[in-house]
Amino acid sequence: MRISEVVMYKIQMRMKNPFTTSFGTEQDRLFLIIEAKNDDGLSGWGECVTSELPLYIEEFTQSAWHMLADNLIPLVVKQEINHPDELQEKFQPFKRNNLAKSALEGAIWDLYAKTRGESLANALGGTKKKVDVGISLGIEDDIDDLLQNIKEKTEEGYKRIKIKIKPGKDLNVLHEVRKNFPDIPLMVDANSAYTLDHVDTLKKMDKYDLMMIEQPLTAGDIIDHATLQKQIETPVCLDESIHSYENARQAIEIGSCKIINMKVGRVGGLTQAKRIHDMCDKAGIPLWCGGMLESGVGRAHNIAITSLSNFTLPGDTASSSRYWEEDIISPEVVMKDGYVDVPEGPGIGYEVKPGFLRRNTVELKVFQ
Ligand SMILES: O=C(O)CCC(=O)c1ccccc1C(=O)O
Ligand SMILES: [Mg+2]
Repeated sequence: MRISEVVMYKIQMRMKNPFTTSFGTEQDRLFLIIEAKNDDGLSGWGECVTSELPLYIEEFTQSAWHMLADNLIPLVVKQEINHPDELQEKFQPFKRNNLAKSALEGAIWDLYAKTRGESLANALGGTKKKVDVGISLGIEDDIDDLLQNIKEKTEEGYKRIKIKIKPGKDLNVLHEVRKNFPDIPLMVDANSAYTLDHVDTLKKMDKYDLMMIEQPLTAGDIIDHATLQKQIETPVCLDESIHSYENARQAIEIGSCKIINMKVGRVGGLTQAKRIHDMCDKAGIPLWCGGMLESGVGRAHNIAITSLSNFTLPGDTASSSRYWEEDIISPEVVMKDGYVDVPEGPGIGYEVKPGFLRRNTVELKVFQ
């Protein structure tokens, strides 16, 4: 297929509620949507899951805008691309910038699947017809608000609850949560808020029967996580330490984690996500798909990759309505009885709504 044109949209969308982690609070999302068109007038869509500030990862929306506009998009416009895997080689000279790479790669994967008339999930080798869904709940000032959130989301059918923790909002919170919900599948995410000096606190979490503790220590670290995993029973899951196949391989080799949170953006796209998936499958490391407060476009990509067999734990692909009054896609993503159906239509299987896209675009650039 020949890429005739790429359009980059800078989108502003306000979430229904603020979302607080150990690194900050976010309610207004400012992110990029990429549209890649072919000569037949088909469009593929990708989402760049950056935030306005580099608090979770070093990339941010404006850095990704530059990276895409100046370096990545020019490599594909007017080019013949037979398979999205070819982008690995084109992008390889540029270090990291994985969220930016993933956005453009995702648009081309969607376009590729559409040219073949098959679903993105199918094109990726996915086999599941529906995927297990959990929910990630932010830190609340008032514990009663968190308990109320857990009650609602459990009743809605989410298959596991993830709560955000940080020093001072951890054992006390877990105590209350387990007192009220002794049996729910529960996990915590620290977003790198701890060090090995906190090992006593982290050890005390063993008694709360957690599915895992996600990224307790420094972003990028695998050494200290290996030290920690030897001292605690709760499985460690890595998020901010896994940016590549090599990161994942090395983390597994030295015992830094027992589970990996796969984020398509963080590892540089669907091709890399699939490679890491296959390696983890062989190594006996289960995966789940993490969220980045995506709009429907990114969420659709997450659902597609989660259809691969080694995504055995519930992911963060919650309903559109958990985040947005109105989503950018039609139909919206709907979790029912703990599952989201994997769409069977061509590509991502959801339509981007032109009017909504236009109304929420604050800046746009066309590449021909
Ligand atoms: O999209 C979601 O619901 C997951 C939210 C979440 O946990 C998260 C959101 C933004 C940045 C990092 C993380 C994380 O998984 O650490
Ligand atoms: Mg995380």
